[in-house]
Amino acid sequence: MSTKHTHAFQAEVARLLHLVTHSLYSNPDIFLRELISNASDACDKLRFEALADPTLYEDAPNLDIRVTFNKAAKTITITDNGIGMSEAEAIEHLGTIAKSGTAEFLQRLSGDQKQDAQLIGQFGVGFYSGFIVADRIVVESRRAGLPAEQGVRWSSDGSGSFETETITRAARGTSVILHLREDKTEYLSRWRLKSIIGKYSDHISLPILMPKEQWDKDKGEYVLLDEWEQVNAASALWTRPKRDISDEQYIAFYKTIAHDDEAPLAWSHHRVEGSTEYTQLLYIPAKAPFDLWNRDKKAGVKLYVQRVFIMDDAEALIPTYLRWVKGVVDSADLPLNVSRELLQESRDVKAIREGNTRRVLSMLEDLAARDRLPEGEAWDKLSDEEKALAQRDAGKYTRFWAEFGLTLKEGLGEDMANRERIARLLRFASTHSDAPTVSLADYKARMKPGQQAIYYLTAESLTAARHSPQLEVFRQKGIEVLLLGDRIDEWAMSFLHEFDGTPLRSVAKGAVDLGELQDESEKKAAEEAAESLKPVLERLRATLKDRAKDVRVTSRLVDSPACLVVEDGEYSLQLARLLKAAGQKAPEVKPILELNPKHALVQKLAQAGDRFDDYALVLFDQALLAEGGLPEDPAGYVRRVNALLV
Ligand SMILES: Nc1ncnc2c1ncn2[C@@H]1O[C@H](COP(=O)(O)OP(=O)(O)OP(=O)(O)O)[C@@H](O)[C@H]1O
Repeated sequence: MSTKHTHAFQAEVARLLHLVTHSLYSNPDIFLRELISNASDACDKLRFEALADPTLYEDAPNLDIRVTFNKAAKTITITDNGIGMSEAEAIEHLGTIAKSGTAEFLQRLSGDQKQDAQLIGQFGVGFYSGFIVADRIVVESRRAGLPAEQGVRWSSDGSGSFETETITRAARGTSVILHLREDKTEYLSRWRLKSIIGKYSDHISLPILMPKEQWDKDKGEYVLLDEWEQVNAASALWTRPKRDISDEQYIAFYKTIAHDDEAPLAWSHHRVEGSTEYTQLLYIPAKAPFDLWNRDKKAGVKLYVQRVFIMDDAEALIPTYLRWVKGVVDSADLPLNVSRELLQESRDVKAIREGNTRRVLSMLEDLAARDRLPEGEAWDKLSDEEKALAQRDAGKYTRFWAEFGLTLKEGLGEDMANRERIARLLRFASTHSDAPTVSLADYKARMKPGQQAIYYLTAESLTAARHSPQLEVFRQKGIEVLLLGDRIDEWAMSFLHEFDGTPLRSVAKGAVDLGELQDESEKKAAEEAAESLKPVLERLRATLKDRAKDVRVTSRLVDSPACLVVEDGEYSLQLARLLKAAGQKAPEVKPILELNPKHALVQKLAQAGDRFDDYALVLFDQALLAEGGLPEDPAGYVRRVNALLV
């Protein structure tokens, strides 16, 4: 007799199970999708390992998944003849969660059932979803290649612990036996299970079998026969011709591979021909995953070679900035029996990665083009079919941008080859638009006559950007300025020097040169002001020599007395602060103090007498505050302001 061992679940698993069993799930049907998907993965793994060692097939080379149930015992069993698990593997895989970001995910749960149900739907609890319908799960398994005596039985009621014991199991692979909760016995129905499989797992490339059923006159009920019937289409969805696949099927496939309850925004299914040939089915999700910011996670694009799953290595198949893309690529040309490491390096895989990138960008371009519904004549000219398409896709790009826009900005720095295309896809808030809907092309189209640059401003937040004194003269002249308030913006924009032949210029860097937008009299007035303020500037430079690199007059200010800028090509003060806060070595940036010669406070400086230094320091600290920084000596600042107020 073998002995039973009791093991505690990893704390995260215990917490997840608590959530699962307390019916956070809005859609209990998905347990079957998850367990069938695991069974299918297990068969994929066997196929892959068998490439190197065909004896692993033992005497059962035909892989399938069987789903059956027992009304009397109130059980549902999902069996596969895939790779199976050893006892040690069962303990590890069914007792812990390997997913990165689990802890972070758990932290984000709010305790509000509705919200959490949505989140957890995104997280995809895989195997543990069995506990949505079962109050006890027994798993019996034997790893391919191990002797029959080294099987394992794993069981748990989903509370804090699980048990394992060694068993003898002739068949390779895994059976998951669900002991249904009293209120979930509705699933003990062939019709019910079959329809769930049809809905969620039809595209699984392996046959899914269920026992046939027959009416038993004596018993007065249907009984299961010993004969098996295939209940899914069992051809990998992506290998079927497009015209044979309905939208519902595409969406169901997405939901399975993405563990997402929401339909995707768009997908693209193509046979790519050329030097390497492959089939590509890629999806753009509607919602960002909870771990979008984990740049190291596995990507959602899987590589198959002739329908054998090979890898889902993140960066090999899709660049990091597009890490939210889901889908499959199936190549006909790649060698099956080389290592994953070699494959990642192969020219063909690189070509696939580039092809994926181009495809995703063109999907986004399509969505962007259809984001706004055509109006008036343009609308009337459309055929009914085009109208339907326009209505279907209107607003999708705006949704996309809200969810994933920031990651596209990463692409500016990451993907030189596609920088121009990425730039076209960017959307901004601006002084002309509160919503982030302005594209660089929109901006260019409404530039003022004589305007030679696209102006933008990065700041700590959108609000800070919107209220920045640096915008004053632009506002006054009605020149649009793009407003950027995300952490990544300054870094990202440093890669974008021009768009469509027009240079981009930060309004917080360098001297303002409004070029032809400023008339001669303004320029002359500025020069005269600079001349008359010369002695004041000299004194200011001396007083502020430790803080400001230079002091000069500017024409960028209208209402404010002063502002801080840095030189072209330098880190902004904001970026320097960010780096410092992140514990990174931040270069010492000394800003330039710019003065508004027309401002009363600046004019007063000349007669400040003994209080000149106080005025100077207050002016500097205020400019720093307005730009989002903090005075070096806050108490000193307050003292000086108070002294000036009385
Ligand atoms: N039928 C099975 N055969 C072999 N191994 C299995 C089977 N089901 C689960 N496992 C093992 O248990 C692990 C955990 O499964 P689980 O469904 O919780 O997560 P996952 O499959 O890794 O992630 P996800 O389901 O979110 O894709 C799997 O990675 C696999 O190693």
